[in-house]
Amino acid sequence: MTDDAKISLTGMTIDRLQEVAAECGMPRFAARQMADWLYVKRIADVDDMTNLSKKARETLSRRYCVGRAAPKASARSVDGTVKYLFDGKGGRDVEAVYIPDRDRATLCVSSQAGCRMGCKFCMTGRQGFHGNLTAGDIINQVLSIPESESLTNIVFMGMGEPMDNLDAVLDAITVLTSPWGLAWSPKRITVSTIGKITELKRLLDETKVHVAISVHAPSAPLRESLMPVEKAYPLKSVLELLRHYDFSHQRRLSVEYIMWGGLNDTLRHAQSLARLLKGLDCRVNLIRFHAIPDSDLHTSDDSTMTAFRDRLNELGITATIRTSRGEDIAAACGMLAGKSKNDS
Ligand SMILES: C[S@@+](CC[C@H](N)C(=O)[O-])C[C@H]1O[C@@H](n2cnc3c(N)ncnc32)[C@H](O)[C@@H]1O
Ligand code: SF4
Repeated sequence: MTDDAKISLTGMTIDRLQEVAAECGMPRFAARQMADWLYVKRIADVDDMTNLSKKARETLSRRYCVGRAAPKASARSVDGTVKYLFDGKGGRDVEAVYIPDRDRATLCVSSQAGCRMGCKFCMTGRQGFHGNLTAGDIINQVLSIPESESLTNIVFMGMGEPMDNLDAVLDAITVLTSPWGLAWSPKRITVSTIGKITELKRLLDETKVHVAISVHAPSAPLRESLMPVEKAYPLKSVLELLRHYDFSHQRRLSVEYIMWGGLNDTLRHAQSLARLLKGLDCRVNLIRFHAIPDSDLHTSDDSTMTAFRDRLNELGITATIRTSRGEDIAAACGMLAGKSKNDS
């Protein structure tokens, strides 16, 4: 069996590794040993798991492989941001973006090849849905970039809607935060979502990661014209759910708000947004729109964004303008398109 036909061990939780150990006739503690080789020592081949017997390694490698894959291409921005291209699903590649910033080094990971949410302003949405990444595909993005060991934060803000592939995202978070895995604090991880409600509730109940909600418009009709998902998952219901959780201590809630000239950037919009968020412990990130081809939308100018931010702050809502990174290599939020294997 070639490695391509084998099942990848990377991305497996300890429960799954225990099943594999049992299937291969290994003792239960071998699961911990495998996790250590995969996530701490970060080996590339089953044969490198030298504290497993030779026979166990042979049995294991009949059906399983480590499943790590280096990025197939990269592009570096003038601002130090690096975009990495990985094999995705359905013949589409996916991208992960490394963003160094003073004492932080953030990796923005993808959870799907493409996206089926169809937001009008997003390059990933425009390409449609091509497949879900596995937990292994997500963890591979973290482990296989050259800067892996220096990462301080992970944001699920790359391609795809994490709540539309929740099982894989939850497994990836388990691997990232468990003592047998990468042992990261959940405070170093942020998941961004448009807010599919049932899945969002599960994320909130089953993890302690930070959450970012893509709001982008203070009224339902305007949001629906930009994000078709508003019809199925109205922002009002999403915010209602969020009000049941505590974001005043360890866990943070951010509101993402892209600013478009003449569309959602007046002081009246700022007031409506403040009203909508009243009583919710959150901070608002104001994001410049990163232009995509053949779109009439354009970003707000700097003075409008500053005035909008100041009004929100006056109204008691903490707001900041997010610095755009990697725009020159199409690596900024919403610009990720991957590439079809047929593209040149
Ligand atoms: C690409 S999405 C991935 C995570 C999730 N699907 C979501 O929408 O929250 C990450 C963030 O980028 C934003 N975004 C999408 N297209 C953008 C664009 N053209 N310019 C700026 N931000 C954009 C999204 O609204 C979201 O807040
Ligand atoms: S903004 Fe997020 S949910 Fe909307 S199409 Fe892009 S990736 Fe999907």
